[in-house]
Amino acid sequence: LPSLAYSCAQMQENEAKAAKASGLEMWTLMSRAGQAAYHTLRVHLLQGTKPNHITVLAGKGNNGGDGYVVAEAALKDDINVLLGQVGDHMSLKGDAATARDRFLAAGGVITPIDDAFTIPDDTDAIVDGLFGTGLSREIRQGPFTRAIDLASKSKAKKLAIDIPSGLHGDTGNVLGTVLSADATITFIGVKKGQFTGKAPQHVGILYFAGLGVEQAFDEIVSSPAAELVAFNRVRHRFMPLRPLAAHKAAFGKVVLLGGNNGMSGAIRLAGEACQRTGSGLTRTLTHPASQQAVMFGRPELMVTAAQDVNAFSHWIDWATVLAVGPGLGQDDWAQGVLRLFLKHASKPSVVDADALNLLAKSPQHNPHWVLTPHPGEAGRLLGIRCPCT
Ligand SMILES: NC(=O)C1=CN([C@@H]2O[C@H](COP(=O)(O)OP(=O)(O)OC[C@H]3O[C@@H](n4cnc5c(N)ncnc54)[C@H](O)[C@@H]3O)[C@@H](O)[C@H]2O)[C@@H](O)CC1
Ligand SMILES: [K+]
Repeated sequence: LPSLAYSCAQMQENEAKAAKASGLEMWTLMSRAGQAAYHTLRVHLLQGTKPNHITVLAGKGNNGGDGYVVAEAALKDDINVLLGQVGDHMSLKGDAATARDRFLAAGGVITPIDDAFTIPDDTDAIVDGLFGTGLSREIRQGPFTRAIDLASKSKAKKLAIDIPSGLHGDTGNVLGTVLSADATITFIGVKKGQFTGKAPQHVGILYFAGLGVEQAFDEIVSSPAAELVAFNRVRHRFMPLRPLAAHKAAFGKVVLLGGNNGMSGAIRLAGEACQRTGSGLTRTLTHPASQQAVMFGRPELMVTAAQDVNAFSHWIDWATVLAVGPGLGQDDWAQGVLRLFLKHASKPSVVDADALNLLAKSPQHNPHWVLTPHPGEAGRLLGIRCPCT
């Protein structure tokens, strides 16, 4: 996959410019997109086995047009095709209408997606050409949801053209309903929403086809929406090679605050993670009830346990970096820990879990902090209710 990701608006605004700069007609792009989708279907999704029957679901835009190109290619390979069309196929325009006409000329038949529409049990694969980058609002109950419901119930393998229909290409949010794909083939540039939000659940294996204009596209769009970073490319920033004669004191001192009575797990795991990722020295500051659980079987972790949180002051001063919150709770002890932490708030710190919940009650901003909220904590901090809680 390429390393730059784009928004849907960037795709829509610049595809034609990239085609022009590459000396290609827009129809050529659609034709290549459909051929790439057909290739992905045959080679990757069906692993080279020839299907007897495929179902193509077509919407009203160019995503549907790509679907018609797939359908035409399949017909020419003597594969039976059920082409389900949402709405009147006569309303298709431009290249999508050309793709439809070519499919009809090759002997294809268009079946409207109405209340009587079904997907046969023995279809080998479903190709989703309902919505691509043009999805702009919630999908309402009707033929689109019927098509998506039927596809979801089918055991056939599913290939999404460009984006699984219902997934928003910018956010990865589901707009009403979504067709979960086994694989997605995306064109020209990858879209940010193929990696964020609910995308991992619905995109399946993501394939990319640049259609011969990807380079021009990257040059035209100077500020992509996101950069995809593979861990191997950046691991040296986190775990640089260490001098053979180095000493533990050269690699920083982490102090973790949390682990209230009955909540020793998170602080211990956080401590272990610090050790694994290279901290020279790691000390946890916990409630006395958690001391044994944190230390047991993890002798490299240092622990200071105290009911009176003032005992922690010295170690907070000692730290290079702090993390507060794992297993902290919200009782008097937890509030005392947070107050103490706030007195040292200029140290680089990770603020997590219950520290965020306490902070949400009297919010403050600090440029030295990295906040790591889950969606519920983020909702509390932002003063909005997260539907996930
Ligand atoms: N423009 C290009 O250069 C290329 C475009 N291609 C394909 O074209 C797609 C984009 O095509 P379009 O811009 O036509 O967009 P789509 O085919 O994604 O659909 C747009 C249509 O759906 C409607 N719509 C949006 N949300 C809706 C909702 N919730 N309920 C009902 N209708 C809704 C819009 O009003 C519009 O009529 C890409 O994802 C890609 O698959 C490819 O052919 C490659 C080349
Ligand atoms: K799609």
